[in-house]
Amino acid sequence: MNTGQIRVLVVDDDPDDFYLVNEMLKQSQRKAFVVTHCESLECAGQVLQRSPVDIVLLDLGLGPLQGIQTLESFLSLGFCTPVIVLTGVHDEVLGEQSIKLGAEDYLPKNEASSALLIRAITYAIERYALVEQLEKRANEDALTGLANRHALMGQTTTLINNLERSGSTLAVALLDLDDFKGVNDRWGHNAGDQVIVALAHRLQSHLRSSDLVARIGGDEFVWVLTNYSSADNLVDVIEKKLSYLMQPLVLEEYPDDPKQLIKVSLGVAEWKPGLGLKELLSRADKAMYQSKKSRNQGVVIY
Ligand SMILES: Nc1nc2c(ncn2[C@@H]2O[C@H](COP(=O)(O)OP(=O)(O)OP(=O)(O)O)[C@@H](O)[C@H]2O)c(=O)[nH]1
Repeated sequence: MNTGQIRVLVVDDDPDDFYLVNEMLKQSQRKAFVVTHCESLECAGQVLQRSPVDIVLLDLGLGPLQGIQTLESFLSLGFCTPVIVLTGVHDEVLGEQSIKLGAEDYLPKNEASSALLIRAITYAIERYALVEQLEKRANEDALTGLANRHALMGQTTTLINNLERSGSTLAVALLDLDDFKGVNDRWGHNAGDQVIVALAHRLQSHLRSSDLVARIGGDEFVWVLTNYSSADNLVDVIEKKLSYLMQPLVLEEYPDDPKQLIKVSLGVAEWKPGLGLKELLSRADKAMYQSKKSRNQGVVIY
């Protein structure tokens, strides 16, 4: 949140109500509110596209849009902004529905005072930021910042569901570091961490926007490749990446002495209609173990 100014978008088709809200917010001693007004969701979408705000105050009666449908329509615009429903209708059921859908608060207009509104806005913004932070942590691997297993499952399942319609291509590559225990033992745990972070960065660089990379275990990573043209093209892309991944690494402790510390075994499974992520991962795992057994750091396709 911008601590100096709080940017508020009021979406309300009654200009008098907007005037009242604006007057209430002007009474704040501590915060400066910059208030913008829209009379429709269309206008709100355009304003939010141009410049984000810290909070939206949404009336539930906007012309033909009435009740919970108004909130649903606003949320379906997909903007990451906290919303307080500020409405003329005092209805407990509607209030609960609004919170369940994702609104931060539900305030009947006739109960709103300057102090209450300012407090509701301030707390809603803080709460929203906190939940965003927790969500990020729940989906992120702390050491590398990559998606974790939980995030991988969710995002890849969405990709696979879309594939059933688009008929595009997808493959799952499972990578496991070779002799990583030896790296820790010989060079120390800090060096091991640097290896993992470097591998994560290398995996992420030059990635297609629809591809995904995740760390799913200590030394295990998954790369979801999408939209490749053929199986040959898939192997080409992976082999190129593999030689980049295994380039020597400069450890903090040995700035002038790059070391060959990244060796990986890699197994791949291609998506076919009807296959889910669990099955793909299990196939990629089998291929990866074959790659590990052969010890030639090559790509094995299931
Ligand atoms: N430095 C560091 N080490 C980790 C981390 N997570 C797991 N490890 C270590 O990674 C090692 C993985 O050991 P193994 O599963 O035997 O794997 P490996 O030594 O690569 O053996 P192979 O896979 O058979 O080649 C263990 O020693 C773990 O302690 C981490 O975040 N940082």
